[in-house]
Amino acid sequence: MIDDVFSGLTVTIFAYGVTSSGKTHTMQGTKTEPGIIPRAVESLFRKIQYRPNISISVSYMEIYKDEVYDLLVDRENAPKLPVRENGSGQVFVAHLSEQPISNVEEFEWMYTEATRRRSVASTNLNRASSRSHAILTLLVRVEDEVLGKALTGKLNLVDLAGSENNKLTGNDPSRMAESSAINKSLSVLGQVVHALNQGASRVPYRNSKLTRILQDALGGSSIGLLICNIAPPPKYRQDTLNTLNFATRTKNIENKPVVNEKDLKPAPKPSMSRHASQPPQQRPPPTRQPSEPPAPLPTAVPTRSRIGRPSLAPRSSLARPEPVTVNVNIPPQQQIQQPVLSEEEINKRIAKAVEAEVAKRLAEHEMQMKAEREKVAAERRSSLVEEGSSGRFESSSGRADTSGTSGKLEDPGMGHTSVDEELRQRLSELEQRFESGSSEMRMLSDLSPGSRKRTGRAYVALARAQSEKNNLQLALELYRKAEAYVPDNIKLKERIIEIEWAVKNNKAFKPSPKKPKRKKAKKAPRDENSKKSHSTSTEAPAVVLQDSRDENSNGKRERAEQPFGSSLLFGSMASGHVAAGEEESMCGGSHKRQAEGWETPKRSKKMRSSSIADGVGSEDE
Ligand SMILES: Nc1ncnc2c1ncn2[C@@H]1O[C@H](COP(=O)(O)OP(=O)(O)OP(=O)(O)O)[C@@H](O)[C@H]1O
Repeated sequence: MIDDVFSGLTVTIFAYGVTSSGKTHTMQGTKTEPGIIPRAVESLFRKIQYRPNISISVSYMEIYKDEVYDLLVDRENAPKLPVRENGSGQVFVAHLSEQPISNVEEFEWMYTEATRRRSVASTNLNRASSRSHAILTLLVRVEDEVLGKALTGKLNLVDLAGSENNKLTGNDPSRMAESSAINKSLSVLGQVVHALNQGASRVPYRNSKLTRILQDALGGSSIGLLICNIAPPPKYRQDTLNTLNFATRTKNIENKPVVNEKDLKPAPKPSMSRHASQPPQQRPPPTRQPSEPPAPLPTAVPTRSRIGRPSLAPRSSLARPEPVTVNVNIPPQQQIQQPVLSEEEINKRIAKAVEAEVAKRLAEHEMQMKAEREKVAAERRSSLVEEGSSGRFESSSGRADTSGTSGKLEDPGMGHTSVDEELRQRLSELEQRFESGSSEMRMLSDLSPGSRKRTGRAYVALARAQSEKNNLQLALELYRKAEAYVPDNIKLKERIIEIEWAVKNNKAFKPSPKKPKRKKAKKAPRDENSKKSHSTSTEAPAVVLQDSRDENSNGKRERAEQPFGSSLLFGSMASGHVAAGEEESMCGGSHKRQAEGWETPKRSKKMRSSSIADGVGSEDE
């Protein structure tokens, strides 16, 4: 326990028992049989030899008739001292003097003087019965210049006054008053122990000065050792039983030791977490001196608690106290040393993490797309070979191509070499587009929702144009690109599946017919011809597309007649808006979008070119 004091902990050892059971003898002892106090002091000074960074000082008080007196000052000048509590809930005796001591002799002289001041009187049971509770405190201050820390350990050595049976003590009225105060304070001590064992919400520490001052040792932040003294004579049988019961109850009290540590340097304040995980460096070696056997203690009931030790099992008095490396009840901000980040730094870190995650997912997506594309291309090649061999498109090489870059069905008579070259070129183009698409996807996360929709719509328009030319592979790639921008569009997903199926099975794909754009009433009133063309639009989409655009004067005809798709296809994504505009010019009525499930009624009223789900499907109307 002496070692614990050097670690900055508070240790309280107190002797409890009936009067004349040997408490003072245990704590103080005699010249020939020194008690715990002189032994502890001797041990402390032995350990601090050649260590100038450690200093020891002493305070000594008594609680007499529930009043606190300083035993280091003359009794005539000794006022009653108030018991107070500081901001962190620590109880202390105000104005209690503290004397530095530099060796054992100095202590002995001072202690002998102070003990003379202690209230002692003769009773029938004890010629020199203590009429007060005496608390000697040895303060050990350890300064570590390297760590910039100062640890203040305390060793409280308490010699309690003994409980008394006034019938046996034969106390006169004066002694009776003392006895009453002693018994009352010991009774409160019993109540405190009982409350702690019951887990009571209120522990009556304040009911006596004794329990108030010993609060730290009773379920507090100190390490406690209770020595229960029992007297052998039969007349003390009941007292012995009471003392043993008290010992049993006290054993269950759990304390939470706290290191008393202060920074020597005002700022910056280093973390205490380091100390929490390792013993202080100044700690003396935990060796017990063979020449100093422990005092023969009557009954030792340790009340020492540790983190992770729910109960206090009795230990041998010879057993060395466990090293204390825990640091509890330290404010959280001191326990964890975390660099303080500014808002900006936090945002940067989050953005970086998100970026990394998006890049990872895009890379995965890219790989998946590439694999799919290669698979489709391989299947396409093999199906072409099969078709060639089955004579579907008879040629000199027996193979045909339906996916020319021009979107034009190749002549079945095209040569084998040129078909291969065409395929390779197509694949290479797709590859390049895919690669550039990957970088686009990396930027995808930076786009606003509106931009994503517009870009997706542009891709859909381009894909549509390619699918109309039966350039399905390319259309498929474009639809897939569109999907990256509007991943939640169900209709688009269906379209991709349809085209994939068509490509895989080498079937022609017929996109659902478009409806011509409905004319705005204000701009150009609808004439009979336009009504007619509108009504026939679903039956002859290709023609109606032209016708419909013809109806839209104001220069839209030129745009409508432009070869749609190819020129925009390889442009930058900025052209997506233009493409979307082209696509919008092809849009039909919103009722059709609704009927096909491409657009919600509400949105169709507001945005003619808006999508079914996210502004993409308008190409399909
Ligand atoms: N272990 C012991 N060996 C020898 N003498 C002892 C021992 N224990 C107690 N005594 C003697 O018994 C007497 C009473 O002891 P002590 O004063 O220590 O009891 P106490 O519990 O402090 O009593 P009180 O509560 O009245 O102060 C003393 O004269 C003391 O020397």
